[in-house]
Amino acid sequence: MKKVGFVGWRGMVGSVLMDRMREENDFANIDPVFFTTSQHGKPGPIVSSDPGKPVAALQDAYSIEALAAMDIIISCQGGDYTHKVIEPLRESGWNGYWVDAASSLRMKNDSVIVLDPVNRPVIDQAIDSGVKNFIGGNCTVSLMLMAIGGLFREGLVDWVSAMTYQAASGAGARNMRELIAQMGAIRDNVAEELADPASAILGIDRKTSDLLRSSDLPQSEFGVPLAGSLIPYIDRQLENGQSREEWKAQAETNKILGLDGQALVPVDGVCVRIGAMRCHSQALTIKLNKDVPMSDVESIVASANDWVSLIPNDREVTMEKLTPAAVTGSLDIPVGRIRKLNMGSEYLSAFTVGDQLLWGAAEPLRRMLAILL
Ligand SMILES: NC(=O)C1=CN([C@@H]2O[C@H](COP(=O)(O)OP(=O)(O)OC[C@H]3O[C@@H](n4cnc5c(N)ncnc54)[C@H](OP(=O)(O)O)[C@@H]3O)[C@@H](O)[C@H]2O)C=CC1
Ligand SMILES: N[C@@H](CC(=O)OP(=O)(O)O)C(=O)O
Repeated sequence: MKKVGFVGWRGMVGSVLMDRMREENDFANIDPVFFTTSQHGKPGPIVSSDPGKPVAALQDAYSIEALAAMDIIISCQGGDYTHKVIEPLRESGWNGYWVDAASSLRMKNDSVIVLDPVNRPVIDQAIDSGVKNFIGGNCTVSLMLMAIGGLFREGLVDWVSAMTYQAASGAGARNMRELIAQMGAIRDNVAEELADPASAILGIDRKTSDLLRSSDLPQSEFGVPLAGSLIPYIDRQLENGQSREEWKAQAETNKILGLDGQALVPVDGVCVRIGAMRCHSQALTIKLNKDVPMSDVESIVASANDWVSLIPNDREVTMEKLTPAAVTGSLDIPVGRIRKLNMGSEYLSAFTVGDQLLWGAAEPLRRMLAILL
């Protein structure tokens, strides 16, 4: 059995990966070794109900020697960790597979971004040609491609504009807690008025606005209110006016699709953080290169993979099925609000929602491991 090292397994993305691997009984096919940057020597996690599968104590995630004993390493520990260990590990002569959730190696020439329902041929070709670094994509990009990958596969896309509504989880576990703390503080601030149906709504609004603008609202993680507001900037500022999250859309989409070196498909938009917990949503404007009948568009989108589903452009069904509340915790990728826009018969709208910790982070890594075994 292959020795598979896990780093970052107890973090948020790592925990989702562990849950999925337990659910699919993936640990039965590997010899897992668990690493940590802070808890070495402590007992490893329970990986299955099978008592015959003991897990050794946690190993030091900075020990190049211990890492080099692995056939495959999966890291959900973050970019700083990757930067620290990957070079010394490769320089030590280690020739194993490195599978990573962090963005650090994504755009390197010797790495492939993995999203196998969309780019399995790119992955297979990379394995055949000796590539050893397989990196999960940015959550927004992966979710967009899971949703409309069929249109790309058919070569129908001239360009895409993605306007995003990204959940707090993308910023980390502490940010998710802060979002709930902000919601609670906002509610508590007007509890008395809410209990009195006769109280004036403008009074409630004023007290709420005052709190949002005051330092009493917990905001050490986001720096500003998210609950009752939104943040139209994600990740670092770049000199060209894009945020780094916006920059990733085109760079990663084209790399995932293996279009580097060919005419790039432009992908751009505005990335916005909203008060959802762990589902990213995106409003897409898609410019097709020809007028495709709606029935064909719908069947191309719906048949692209086993997880995408078409939501009819109907108010009731949309409200029920095309929301973060409906999708959270599942692998479903619903796509709805599909219609031709007033701009012309080649312009499509679509709205999609996906769990950014599952298809956006952990699931592509879990599936990459299965491909490598
Ligand atoms: N959040 C996201 O949406 C996405 C994140 N990623 C990538 O994954 C990386 C990890 O992200 P994320 O999972 O959010 O990071 P977390 O902050 O949840 O976990 C990272 C590490 O922190 C350490 N840690 C310290 N205290 C605790 C604690 N109380 N509970 C759990 N872990 C603790 C653990 O390492 P140790 O055991 O060594 O102490 C853990 O592996 C990111 O840096 C990013 O590169 C990729 C896609 C999406
Ligand atoms: N930037 C994403 C989360 C993330 O970790 O992205 P990346 O894996 O590209 O660094 C968000 O904030 O929603």
